[in-house]
Amino acid sequence: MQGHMINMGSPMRGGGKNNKSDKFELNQVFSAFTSLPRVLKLVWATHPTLTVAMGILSIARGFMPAISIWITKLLIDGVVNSIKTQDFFPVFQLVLLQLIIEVFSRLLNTLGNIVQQLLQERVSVRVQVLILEKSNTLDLSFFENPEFYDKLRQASEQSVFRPVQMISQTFDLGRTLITFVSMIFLLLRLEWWLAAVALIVPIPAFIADSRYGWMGYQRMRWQSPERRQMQYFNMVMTTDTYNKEIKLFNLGNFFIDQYRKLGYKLYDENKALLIRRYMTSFLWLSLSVIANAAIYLYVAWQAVLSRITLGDLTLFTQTAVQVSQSFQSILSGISSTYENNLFVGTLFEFLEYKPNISSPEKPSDLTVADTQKGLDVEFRNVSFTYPGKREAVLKNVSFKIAPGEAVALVGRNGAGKTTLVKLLTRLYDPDEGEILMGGRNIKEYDLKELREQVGVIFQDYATYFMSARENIGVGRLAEIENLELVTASAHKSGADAVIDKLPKGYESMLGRWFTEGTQLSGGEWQKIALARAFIRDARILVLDEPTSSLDAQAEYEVFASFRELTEGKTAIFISHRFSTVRLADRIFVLENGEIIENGSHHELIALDGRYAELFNLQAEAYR
Ligand SMILES: Nc1ncnc2c1ncn2[C@@H]1O[C@H](COP(=O)(O)OP(=O)(O)OP(=O)(O)O)[C@@H](O)[C@H]1O
Repeated sequence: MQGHMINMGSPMRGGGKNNKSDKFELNQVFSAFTSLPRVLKLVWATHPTLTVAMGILSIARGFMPAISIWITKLLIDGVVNSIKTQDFFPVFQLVLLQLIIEVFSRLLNTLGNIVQQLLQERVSVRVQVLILEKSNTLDLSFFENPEFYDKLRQASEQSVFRPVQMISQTFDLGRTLITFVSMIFLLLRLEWWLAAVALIVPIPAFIADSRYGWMGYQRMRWQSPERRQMQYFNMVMTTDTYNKEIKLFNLGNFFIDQYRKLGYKLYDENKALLIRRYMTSFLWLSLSVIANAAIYLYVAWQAVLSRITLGDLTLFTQTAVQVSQSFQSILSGISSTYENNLFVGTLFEFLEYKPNISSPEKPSDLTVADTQKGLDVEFRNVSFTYPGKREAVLKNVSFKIAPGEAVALVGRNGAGKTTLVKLLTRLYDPDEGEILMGGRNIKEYDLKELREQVGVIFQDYATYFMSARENIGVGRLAEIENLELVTASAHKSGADAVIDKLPKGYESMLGRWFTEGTQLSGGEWQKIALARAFIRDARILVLDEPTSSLDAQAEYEVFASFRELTEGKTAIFISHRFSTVRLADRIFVLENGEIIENGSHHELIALDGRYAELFNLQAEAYR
C-alpha cells in the first residue's frame, strides 16, 4: 500500500532549489489528477483494447472482496445450522461456491497483471519514440545545454513507466472505491459509527505520505546533476573508446572513487528522508491496527450477547479490516498518483519544447535544375555568438562563393571555421546578417531540403556501428541498398580498399559493439565517412578537416582526383594541411572571427600576409 519507494537510482533534472512549488501544500495533492486526461489519451492511443480490458478487469475485481466475505458469512452460518440439522449438503454447496469465486477472483488478478504488463511495454516504447521524435525536431543548441539534458534524461528514464502506472493506479483507485463502498454497506448493517471510525483513521497517514512523496520528488530534481555525473563516470568506465586511456593512465580507481563519493553523498542525503517516510507511515498504520482491534472487541462482545450470528461476526470483522484497508489504498493511491503526476509532468514539459530553428510555413523552392551541379553561397555581414558566451565567434563576415567553386578555410584552432559551416547548414542561426543560397536567405527554405543540398562531414564525424554499406548509404538513404553507388563512392574516398579486406565485404558490421563487428582505425573510419559525403546528391560539399587522419599516400590519392570528386559541386573544405588547401580556387583566412585574407594560393603567397606566413611555417618543417 505504501509501496512507492524514494527512487534512489534514477537521474533527475536539476530544476534548482528555488522552484516556485518549493513548499508542500495539501491541496496540491488534489491537483494530482491534472495530467490524467493527457495520460489517458496517451495510453488509449497506444492500445485502446488493452486500456478497455484494464478498466473492465479493475471494476470486476472491485466487487470480489465483498462477494467473498458475504459467502464466508453464509458458510459460517450454514455450519452453525448444520450442527443443528445434521444436513451437510448446504455447507458443501457453499464451499463449492466459495471455491469457484476464489478461483475466479485469482483469474481476474492474473488477467489484470497480464494486461497491465502488456500495456506497460507498449506505452514505454511509444513514450520513448515520442521522446526520440521530439529530440529529432530540436536544434543542436538544445543538445549542448545541460538543463535540457537533465530533462531529456528524466523524461526518458522515469516517464517510460509512469504513465501506465498512473493509469493502472487510477483504475485501481476505481476498483478500491467499489470495494470500499460495498464494504461500507455491509458495515452499516451493524453500526454507522464503525464505518465512520474506519473512514477517519487512515487520513493522517495519507497526509504524511503525500508530503514525503513530494519531498522525494523535489530531492530528485536537486540531485539530478550529481546523478548525471555518476552516469557519466559509469559511461567512461565501461565504454571501449575510453578503456585504453583508463588502463594506461591508471585512471580506473580515480573514476570509481568519484562515482563512489557521489553515490555515498546521495545515499546520505536520502537515508534520513527514507527512514522518516517509512517510520511515519508505520506509526500511522499502527493506529489503524489499534482501531481495528477495538472494533473487533466490540463486535465480538455483540456476538457473545447473541445480538448477532457467528456469520455476522466474521462478516463484520472482515469488513472492518477491508474498509480501513481499502480506504487506505484509496488515499495512498491518490498520493502516488500525485507523485506520478509530477514525473509525467516533466514528460509533457519535454514534449512541449519548441525548436528555435525550423522550416518556414511557406518555404521557397530550392529544387535546382539537374544540369546545375553547384550552388552559390553568400554570407552578408554575418555575426554569431554561442549561447551563453560573451565573445562573438564570427564578426561581420561577408563573402561570396560561386557555384562550382572550391574554397578552403584556414585559420588557427578556434578561429570559427567549423562554426561557419554550422551556420551554413542552419545548425545555428546567425545573430546578425544573413546567409544566402541560390540567391535567397537560407531561412526561406525548408530545413530538410536545405540540408539535402549540403553534404557535410564534420571533424567529429559519426561512426555508425552498422554494416560498411549502411555507413556509406546513410549519406543518401534512398540509395542505401544501391551497392553499385555505394561502391563507387567508396572508391572515391579510398574506403573500397578498406572494405574489401573485411570478412563480409560491404555487409561487414563495423565497430566493436555488436557481434562480428570489426573496429577500424581512425583513418579507415574517416575514409568511410568521406564516402558518405561523396554519395550524397548535394550541390555543396563541405569537408571539415576531411583528411586529418589519412596517411600521406591516402591523402594524396584523394586529392589527386579532387576535381573528379567534387564534380562541379561547390566545395568548402577546412584543413590545416597546405598541400590540400592549395588545391582550392580560393582560400579564406579566418582570424578572430573575421576573414582577413581572401584569394588563390598564388595571390595569397604574393600578398605575403598571414597565409604566406603560415604556409612558410609548414613548408619549413618539411625542409
Ligand atoms: N557549442 C559551442 N558552444 C560554445 N562555444 C563553442 C561551441 N562550439 C565552438 N565554440 C567556441 O567557438 C570558437 C570557434 O570554434 P570552431 O569550432 O568554429 O573553431 P575552428 O576554427 O573550427 O577550430 P579547429 O581548427 O580547432 O577545428 C571556439 O573558441 C570554441 O571554443
